Amino acid sequence: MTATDPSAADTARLTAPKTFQALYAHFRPHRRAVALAALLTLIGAGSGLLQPLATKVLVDRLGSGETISRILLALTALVALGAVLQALGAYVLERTAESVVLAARRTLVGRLLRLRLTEVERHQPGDLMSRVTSDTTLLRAVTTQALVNGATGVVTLVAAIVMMALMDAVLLGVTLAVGVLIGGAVGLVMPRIARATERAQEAVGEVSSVLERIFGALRTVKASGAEQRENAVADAALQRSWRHGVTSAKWEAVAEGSVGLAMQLSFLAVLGVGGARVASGAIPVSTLIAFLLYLFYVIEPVERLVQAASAYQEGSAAITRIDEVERLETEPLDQEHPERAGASAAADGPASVRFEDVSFRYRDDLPPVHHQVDFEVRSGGMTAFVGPSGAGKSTVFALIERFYETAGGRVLVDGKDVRDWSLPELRGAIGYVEQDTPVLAGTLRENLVFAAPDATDQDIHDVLVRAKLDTLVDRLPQGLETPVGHRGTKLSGGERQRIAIARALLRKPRLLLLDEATSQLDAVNESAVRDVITHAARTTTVLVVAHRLSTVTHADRIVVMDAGRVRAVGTHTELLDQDSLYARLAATQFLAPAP
Ligand SMILES: Nc1ncnc2c1ncn2[C@@H]1O[C@H](COP(=O)(O)OP(=O)(O)OP(=O)(O)O)[C@@H](O)[C@H]1O
Repeated sequence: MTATDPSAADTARLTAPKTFQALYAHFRPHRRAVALAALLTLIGAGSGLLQPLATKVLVDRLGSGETISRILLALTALVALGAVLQALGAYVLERTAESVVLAARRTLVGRLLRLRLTEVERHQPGDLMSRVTSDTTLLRAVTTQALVNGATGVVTLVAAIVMMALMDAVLLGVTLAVGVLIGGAVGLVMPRIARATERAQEAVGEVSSVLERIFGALRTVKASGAEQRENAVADAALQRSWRHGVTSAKWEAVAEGSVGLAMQLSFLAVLGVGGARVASGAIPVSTLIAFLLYLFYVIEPVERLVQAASAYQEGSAAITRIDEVERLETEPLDQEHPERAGASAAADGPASVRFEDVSFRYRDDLPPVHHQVDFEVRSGGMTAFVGPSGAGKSTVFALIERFYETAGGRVLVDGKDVRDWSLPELRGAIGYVEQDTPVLAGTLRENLVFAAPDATDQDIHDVLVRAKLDTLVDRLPQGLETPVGHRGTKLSGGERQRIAIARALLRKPRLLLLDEATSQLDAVNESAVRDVITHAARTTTVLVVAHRLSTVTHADRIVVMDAGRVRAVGTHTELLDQDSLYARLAATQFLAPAP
């Protein structure tokens, strides 16, 4: 598997309008909830404004000796109402923020599960995971709090500017000039926040990749004494994340500090120009005082606007990384090809397979793995694929499952191009045992029924007996309900292999693909599994990739592959006579005299 640095890999930064559109797409479904939250917050704050008024009435009544219990009650109710509304607003906003993150994560998880293998192999799975878990959290602020801050900030600011304009247009001009000057500087700083945040998130992705690599091969890491070195790699990424986080904090501080500076400068400028205008009699001193009060009133909304802009920058960094995942190529859904859905549901019995001049390469920058591969497997019986390592045998299976697209030629199952099958139908007809026979974390039962969730206890029992796993189940403390550990680490290699075979058989496949299915079994178990396969071959088409010819000498036909080409097809006896490579392989495995 190759993996490249995802940050460098494929996508350029989004343009500003695209960033906005992408962020808006996440916000759009929640716009009503955000509006409600903003309204509740505003009413809550507005009720606060009534309190001084109510207090004034209270004091007046006190003075005139009237009873105050009712007004006191009303004042308490007002205070309580204001607090409740503001709390409600905050709750709705936070809840919406969680919903935005939930929706983004759901979409991403759905996409990750449907990614084409080529895309997964071009990225680090750990980094892809961190986009789901970490980057999405940055959407919280920008789609909710920042929007409310931004909207309320703009409204208050506009109102204050209107009031200032009514006071004195010249002083407003002075204020705006200072504001535009400092605002321009803040505008220059903003993209730096986005860049620093993006780099910090990339570094977090690297940490996930390192952890994923370590836990994917923990025994090898420990046996190689590589803990310290891996720790150092993770540590370097962690520090990078810290550094970029600090850089982002620095620019945010500069932006927020600039607001204070702008206010002070505006204050001085207004004081200077205003003082001169008062002296010349252009405006009365009361106008200057009122103007200065508005200037202070404006500080808070401007601060909120700057915070909103910073959150927007952080969100745009996250959206760039999220959008990268959203643009990776996924496998087609049946809804996209309604004509395919159910097209092959009626088919039954063993499937046939045909490769017609198939050419294939894993990536454009890699050499071809298949050159005009051509063979036919009629339905039923057992067909073995043999040949030197790297000949392209496992790739045959990958193309039958349509994990990858061919560059030329056609792969036909039941006479139909795999591209014309619906993917669930195609894969539903196939039982597949991978080369390294993965067992997933969970119980033994969960592993067995993974490919056939509807299997009955009787089905499970039958398949366990056939795969010689019944004694293992009896031995395990909780039987079928025993957890097998991460990647099945609590099982032996042979047990894992037989579980994988049992899982594939439980699917009652029309086509069974076994990649090196017997490589980890001892002689007794190997012959038992051979019996299972022979038994299966009576009702199913069985394709086996084998290194040890002993396991496939009895196959109905053997396809000999070399360097991405089919060299010969025949039975063991025919090939011993007709194919020098096969004869050599048989000789090295003591199955025939040296040619
Ligand atoms: N996912 C992949 N990405 C890129 N190259 C790959 C990938 N999988 C296999 N290859 C390359 O394709 C070639 C054929 O691989 P394949 O696994 O089909 O060989 P094989 O005949 O099954 O070998 P073996 O007997 O060792 O399992 C090899 O050179 C291998 O390096």
